[in-house]
Amino acid sequence: MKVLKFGGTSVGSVDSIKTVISILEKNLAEGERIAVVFSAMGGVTNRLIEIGKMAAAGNPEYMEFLKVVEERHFAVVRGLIPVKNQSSTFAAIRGIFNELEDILRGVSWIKELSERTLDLIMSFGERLSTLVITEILKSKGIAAEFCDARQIIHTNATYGMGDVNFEITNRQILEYFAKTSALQCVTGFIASTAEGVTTTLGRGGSDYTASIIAAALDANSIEIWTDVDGMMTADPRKVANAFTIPSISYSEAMELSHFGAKVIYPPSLQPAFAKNITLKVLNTFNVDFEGTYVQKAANGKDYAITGISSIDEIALVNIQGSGMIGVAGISGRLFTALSNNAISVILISQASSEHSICFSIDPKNAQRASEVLEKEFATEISLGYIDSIAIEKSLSIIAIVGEGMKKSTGVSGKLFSVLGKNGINVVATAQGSSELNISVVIAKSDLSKALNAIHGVFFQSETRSLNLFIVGMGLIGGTLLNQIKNQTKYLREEKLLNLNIAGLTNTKKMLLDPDGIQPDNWRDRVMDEGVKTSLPAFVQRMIELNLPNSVFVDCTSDKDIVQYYHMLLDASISVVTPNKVANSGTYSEYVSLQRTALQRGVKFLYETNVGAGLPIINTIQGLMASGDKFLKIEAILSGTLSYIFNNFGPGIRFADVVREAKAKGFTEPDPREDLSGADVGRKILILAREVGVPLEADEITIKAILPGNCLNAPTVDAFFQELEISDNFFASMQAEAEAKQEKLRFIATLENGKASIALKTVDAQHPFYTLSGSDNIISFTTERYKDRPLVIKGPGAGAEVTASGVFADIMSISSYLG
Ligand SMILES: NC(=O)C1=CN([C@@H]2O[C@H](COP(=O)(O)OP(=O)(O)OC[C@H]3O[C@@H](n4cnc5c(N)ncnc54)[C@H](O)[C@@H]3O)[C@@H](O)[C@H]2O)C=CC1
Ligand SMILES: N[C@@H](CC=O)C(=O)O
Ligand code: NA
Repeated sequence: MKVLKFGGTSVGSVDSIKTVISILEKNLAEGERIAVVFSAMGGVTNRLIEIGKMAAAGNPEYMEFLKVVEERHFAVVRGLIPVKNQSSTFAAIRGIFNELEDILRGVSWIKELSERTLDLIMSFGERLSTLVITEILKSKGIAAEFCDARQIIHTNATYGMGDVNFEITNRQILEYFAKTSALQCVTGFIASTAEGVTTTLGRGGSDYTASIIAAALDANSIEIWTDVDGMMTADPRKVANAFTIPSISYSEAMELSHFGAKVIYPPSLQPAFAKNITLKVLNTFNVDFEGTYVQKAANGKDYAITGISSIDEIALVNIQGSGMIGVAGISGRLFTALSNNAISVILISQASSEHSICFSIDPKNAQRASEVLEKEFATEISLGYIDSIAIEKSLSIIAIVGEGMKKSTGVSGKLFSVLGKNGINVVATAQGSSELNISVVIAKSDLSKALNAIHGVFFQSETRSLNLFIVGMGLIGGTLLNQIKNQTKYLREEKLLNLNIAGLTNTKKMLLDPDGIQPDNWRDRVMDEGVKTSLPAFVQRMIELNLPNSVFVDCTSDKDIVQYYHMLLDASISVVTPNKVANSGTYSEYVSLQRTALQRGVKFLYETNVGAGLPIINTIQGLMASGDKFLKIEAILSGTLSYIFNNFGPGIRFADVVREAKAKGFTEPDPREDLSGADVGRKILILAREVGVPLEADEITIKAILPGNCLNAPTVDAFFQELEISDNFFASMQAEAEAKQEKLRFIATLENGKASIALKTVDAQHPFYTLSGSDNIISFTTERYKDRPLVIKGPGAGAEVTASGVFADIMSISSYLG
């Protein structure tokens, strides 16, 4: 025996009922005996309640609403029953509506709508839908019979949520089904008292009907046909990556539903669970999808948890005081007082210090809870044993649920770590000793971010997202976007990572889109849909969006942007940048950025500040962490100058080589930054700080190579003109070096706590002699690399190598976030 139940949307339209009929036909063809339970057509129950209230309020318009309900049923008959058989069904429907109209007329006369009458009015929904579908089945030659559940399911007289008398009900069901072999079409949700007064079964009512019948008849299985693909790992409206849970245990389903998962309401399935009847949740609108199996023990699991659920809005009550320590009976009195006032408690947490107890409740009960407790503990409060009762609102609960937690360690570690890395504060937490559920209370404003971050970390075979907010779409930003575009497929398939470009801006336009700006048409989208750039607004909006795993990527050389780094890191947003301005500002600013990132558990990464993509900063940080001491750094840190001195020579104009360097993407947006030594100055300053020397910019000695006329030119174009004028100056420098068979090298040195930069000539014996292109070379002499220094060499400027260094920093954040 199998019991099928179809929910409101499944019987809500001609098309969906057609599918229902074909599902039933398929089951009948398979030969197993079935019974079927129907809900009212979608929306009808609520409409009937409304109509009842209108009638009670003396509003005659209820009749028009009633006509609409009637017409919906007529339309199904017209759509699905052959014309020659329609009239008897129309007459039966009309008969039922006559009865309902009489009742409503009574309600409008006496202007009163009792719970009892409301149950009677609501019962018409299931009676009508079931009648209509029974007639459709009969018209197709199927031996179907209408079964009014009021004949078989008996409850007490608690209207709105009758308490089932299982002894009588089970007996009646057995007797009823023994008498007939026809397909029974049973009205869901409704029942009656022993005296025949109509009652209803409360929340999940039609599931309950199916469960009661299946349990009484010892059915093998129940199929709950609804309008979603089964139970999901999280609410798909909040977590886009949520997916259907193939198999879930009764207890897990129960826990998830307690925390708001609404697909099924497990308490109503208790009778079936008690008899170990397997339940399947299936989708009428996606018939071939396998849905979710709910059974005593879930089948093998791929993940440590089964699902995530949440309650959007709760209030947290905290009662604390020194007088609670070691005093027995406080919690007994507390929870008795709440229970006597019908205030249901969702989560409880007490620290072992016994100094405080906190629990969460529905916010609509908050005021009452406070009054009840102040009364209960009036004496203790007046004596100062208990402080007054504190209530915090605008909070949410998230519960991670799964039997798998019992066997695997580190589940709570993972949960709290992902919340921490996303800067989400945990206000309270509780874990049942059944190890089935860990619940955390967080700010409501963090709910969506937390759900997505937790889902990403626990269901890792699903693609995770990193949300990138990129400022600067110039040479480096543009190249980075291009690299992201080319790697999208690889990262999705091989790394299960989605780099979602959630924000993009240049000096003109900005665009934020949490759903992502596709890297193949980013420039057009920003220019077409973007609004005028305002960096404060960009940062503000980004913080407001509060997306999980957010990363701010500064691809500008802007000096003012740095002021936002603190704000961002403080909001637990990691920062990646090739922009050297922040790290080469004041030493205290440098330290304070490092500290904020550390405190917030987020990353501030800037490998490309020195030597572009060459692994310089990471190497230093590794050596420092492992306790090495730096004795000396000697380096060529300018790709631009390297390129110039490697390509400048007799017959070549200096200005042309600089132009070439710019065109090849080696120079700073303003090449004077390179030629003046300022760029190298910043780099050696950053290296000094990284190796623990607290230098300020003005402590670095830079021997300028640019004549003043070039340096002071008002624009970059004017600067190039001045360079042409000064051509001889550079040519003679070069000639002098050539004459000695030496090469010009702009070398930065850090030794004994002092940094200097100067243009030197080096002979063929010097390790820096053989450089080509835009090569940088960095030689570290440390206690461990004393006799032969550690040398890193390679192209230290250029769009591709810089963008890929920025990309690598982004990837390292993705691994850190897990
Ligand atoms: N070229 C190279 O080899 C390397 C460059 N870098 C650094 O990369 C950074 C970027 O350099 P490029 O891409 O060459 O510069 P660029 O001038 O080509 O691009 C800068 C971009 O930032 C935008 N921008 C500037 N200020 C902005 C603001 N306040 N708000 C919004 N957008 C703003 C501009 O509109 C432009 O799209 C610089 O800090 C540079 O020092 C670092 C290592 C190597
Ligand atoms: N302009 C710089 C680029 C890297 O920071 C250089 O030339 O090295
Ligand atoms: Na680097």
